[in-house]
Amino acid sequence: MFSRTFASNVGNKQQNIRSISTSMQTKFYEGQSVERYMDGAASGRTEELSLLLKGGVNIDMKNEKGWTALMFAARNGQIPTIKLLMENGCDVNLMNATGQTAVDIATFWNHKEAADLITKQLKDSRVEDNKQFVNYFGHSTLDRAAEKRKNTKWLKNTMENENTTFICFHGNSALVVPNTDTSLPKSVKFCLYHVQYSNIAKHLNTDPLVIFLGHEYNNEEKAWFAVDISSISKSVYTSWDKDLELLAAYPGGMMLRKEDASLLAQARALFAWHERYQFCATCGSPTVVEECGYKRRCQDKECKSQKGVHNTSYPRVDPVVIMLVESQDGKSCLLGRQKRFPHGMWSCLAGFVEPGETIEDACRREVFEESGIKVGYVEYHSCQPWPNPSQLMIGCLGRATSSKIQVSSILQTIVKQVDYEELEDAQWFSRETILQMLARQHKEKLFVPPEQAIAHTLIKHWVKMTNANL
Ligand SMILES: NC(=O)c1ccc[n+]([C@@H]2O[C@H](COP(=O)([O-])OP(=O)(O)OC[C@H]3O[C@@H](n4cnc5c(N)ncnc54)[C@H](O)[C@@H]3O)[C@@H](O)[C@H]2O)c1
Ligand SMILES: [Mg+2]
Ligand SMILES: [Mg+2]
Ligand SMILES: [Mg+2]
Ligand SMILES: [Zn+2]
Repeated sequence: MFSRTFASNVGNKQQNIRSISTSMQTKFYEGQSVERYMDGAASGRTEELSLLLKGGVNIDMKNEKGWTALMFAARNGQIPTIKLLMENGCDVNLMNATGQTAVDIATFWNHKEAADLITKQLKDSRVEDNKQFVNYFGHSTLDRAAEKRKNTKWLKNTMENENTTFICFHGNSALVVPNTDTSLPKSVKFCLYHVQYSNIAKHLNTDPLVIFLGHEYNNEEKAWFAVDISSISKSVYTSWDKDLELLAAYPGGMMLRKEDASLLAQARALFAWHERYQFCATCGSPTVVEECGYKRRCQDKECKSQKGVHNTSYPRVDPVVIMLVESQDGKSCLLGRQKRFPHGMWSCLAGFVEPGETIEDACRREVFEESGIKVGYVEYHSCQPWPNPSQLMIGCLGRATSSKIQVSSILQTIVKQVDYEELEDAQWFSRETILQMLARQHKEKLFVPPEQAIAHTLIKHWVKMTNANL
């Protein structure tokens, strides 16, 4: 039903096949030339390969065993050749006749650097190929390197390393400096303050909460940590830099560069978890931090949580569905207003996923609870870590099968008792009205959430999907 959506979201896989048009280039298909191309890759003759690629060779051509040039380069750990092929857009996902990818081959032959390099591209290309939308707070550039979290020696050395960067948190807020880089979008008002541990250690508690965020891909030397500085007063941190200030993770986190925002989302969720889960959920004993911020272990050795793996010991992520619901005729979409929203703002309906519930059913239930509208087909669009404190917003598109809105239909009786309403209103909006709201040109000053919110992404996607001129 939503084939239009898929076409602009996940269905547009680029084929990346280069055609060879001239007769000279056509000759290249002859057996000898295939061999020369493959051999060039295996031997790392980058200049020759570069010329062949400029001549229009099919970069992903396979030999009779299904091997590509990238696979040959991976087989021999030819780093410059691998880089060249990837820069020229080779397909890193291909498999040979026995089902191995270039990463499998590099790993098998112990070429770790080559395997890491291709893996990184693989991740990027999945995003690129699928044209998958990455929302604000989701632009992490770090390898979380979970295996390092238990390696106390590596952690200690790395924390002290001068290439390592710390970001600082004080309760719910991050330490920031005003942005002075005018090349960044206007919405970027602040930058996370970056500091080395040695510069702040003397001001910290004896054992501050430190969280390992990860290191840069293929570079263990460039590691990132977050540290709790709540024991430090304003007069101390402003002595490091007079422009330093505390920025509340939400909504302040919307005023950062996208890379900073993803670091903030990761660190904020973890700090909030540590603050709220100081005691064991199973027996009530105090807990201690392990795995550089990624685990809390109960101090009672007899506690059930010590036996086996228990999710009470690990950080929380709360799944929330958020959906753009399209009317039966496809001409309007359903938005709602919560009381706490700024005047004039309308957004997608959203709600926490409940235990034992599918994403699709959660969308249908929440929309029905909040608006009385029934939803049939649901599909996934994109997601967003939401640091308020640790939701994962699962963005979906849904098609309504009814049209009569009844706000908080199911909750209405309860609502009266507890004086709480999920939504103060829900309405259908035409595409034209949505366009005016997106452009902030609506005559009654109605508008939708800012582009940092996944609600904005979904609304804009619906407008594009319905061929409006955006
Ligand atoms: N990024 C965005 O564009 C965007 C848009 C809308 C909502 N959100 C976020 O989504 C979240 C959920 O949306 P909602 O408030 O409409 O949900 P909802 O409709 O499920 O209603 C919230 C109520 O659900 C209950 N609840 C169930 N599980 C909960 C849990 N794990 N934590 C807290 N409360 C829980 C509480 O009673 C709460 O008051 C909100 O926290 C909001 O910040 C983000
Ligand atoms: Mg709800
Ligand atoms: Mg809701
Ligand atoms: Mg709910
Ligand atoms: Zn316990």
